[in-house]
Amino acid sequence: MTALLEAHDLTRSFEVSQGMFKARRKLHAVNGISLDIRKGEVLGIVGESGCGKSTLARMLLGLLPPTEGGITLDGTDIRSLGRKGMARRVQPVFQDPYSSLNPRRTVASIVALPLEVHGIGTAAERRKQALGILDKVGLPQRFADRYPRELSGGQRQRVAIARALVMNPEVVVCDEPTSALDVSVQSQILNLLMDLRRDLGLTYVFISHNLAVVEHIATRVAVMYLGRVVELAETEALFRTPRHPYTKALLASVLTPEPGQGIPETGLGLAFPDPLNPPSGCPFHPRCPARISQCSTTVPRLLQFGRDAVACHLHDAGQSIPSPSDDGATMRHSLPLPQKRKQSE
Ligand SMILES: Nc1ncnc2c1ncn2[C@@H]1O[C@H](COP(=O)(O)OP(=O)(O)OP(=O)(O)O)[C@@H](O)[C@H]1O
Repeated sequence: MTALLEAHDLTRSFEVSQGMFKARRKLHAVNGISLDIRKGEVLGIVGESGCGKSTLARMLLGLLPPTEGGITLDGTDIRSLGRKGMARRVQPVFQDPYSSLNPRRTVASIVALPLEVHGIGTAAERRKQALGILDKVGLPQRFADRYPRELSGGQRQRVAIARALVMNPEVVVCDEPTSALDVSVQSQILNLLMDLRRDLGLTYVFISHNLAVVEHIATRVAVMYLGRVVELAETEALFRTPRHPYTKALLASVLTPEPGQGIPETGLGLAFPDPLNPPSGCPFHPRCPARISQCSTTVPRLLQFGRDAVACHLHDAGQSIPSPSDDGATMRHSLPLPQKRKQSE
């Protein structure tokens, strides 16, 4: 099967100023990522805050040009599709439904707006289409003429999902789509996303801090560390037999008690490296419990195992990677997962 969305050696750097009298420095937010996402897949992207997940998402959406490398959609370079062409086929759902919905527009007109922008149909046809998709996301007709302020957080996220789907996109890039919602509502939105994927044949890129959510929804997972993918595997295999020491640390991590956040406390300390002064060699080596001498000098290659991949010298050298210690309780599944299927919130 060929890839629907493919990133080739994708890099994005930013010029960052460190103070009035200091020279601007280059920060590599995403550093040489190659990925392929097949039709119908849900590619989960996980990693600590600042590892480059959102920057990657914005590039996959065509909203941020890469500094190096490129992206193809069905084999076509997305630069040749332009913003509008991309928007028809790849749509975002962001974290915060509060700030992303225009407070002065009604629900139906928010959802119909992409059609209006693309000059599709008459006003009546656009409204009809908007009502149809609103119904699909669990917002019946009585919601159509309400304003965002009259809706709950979950209902607003349903509107944002309807707006993303009204153009019949092939790929939806979800960047922390449930993180701003109450825990009970998160499950409903995840169930909705999974139902829509099945019914509409969608492909998702699903970014989340929350490992339990990613384990539940993703078919494959990419683990990012300081702008790079350090491991890529089928979800079940990744959670059962993680290969990279960083993945192991993430999976053994304890989620923060903050409801809905699910941000992992990795047990590796807070020393996520400064992206302006990345460590030499493997970027993870200063925190790695299994490091060997070459880790501090050489960046590990991303070794492919079929469609899986891992970037670690221990694998390079054919050695097995020791498991992280089991000190402390593991609470990976401490958040309620989508099981109950309620429509209301
Ligand atoms: N416009 C920008 N200018 C300068 N630096 C940026 C910019 N956007 C992102 N960065 C930096 O790039 C790195 C990756 O940021 P990004 O937001 O992609 O990470 P993330 O994994 O999505 O984090 P979070 O989970 O906190 O949203 C960070 O060090 C961030 O400060």
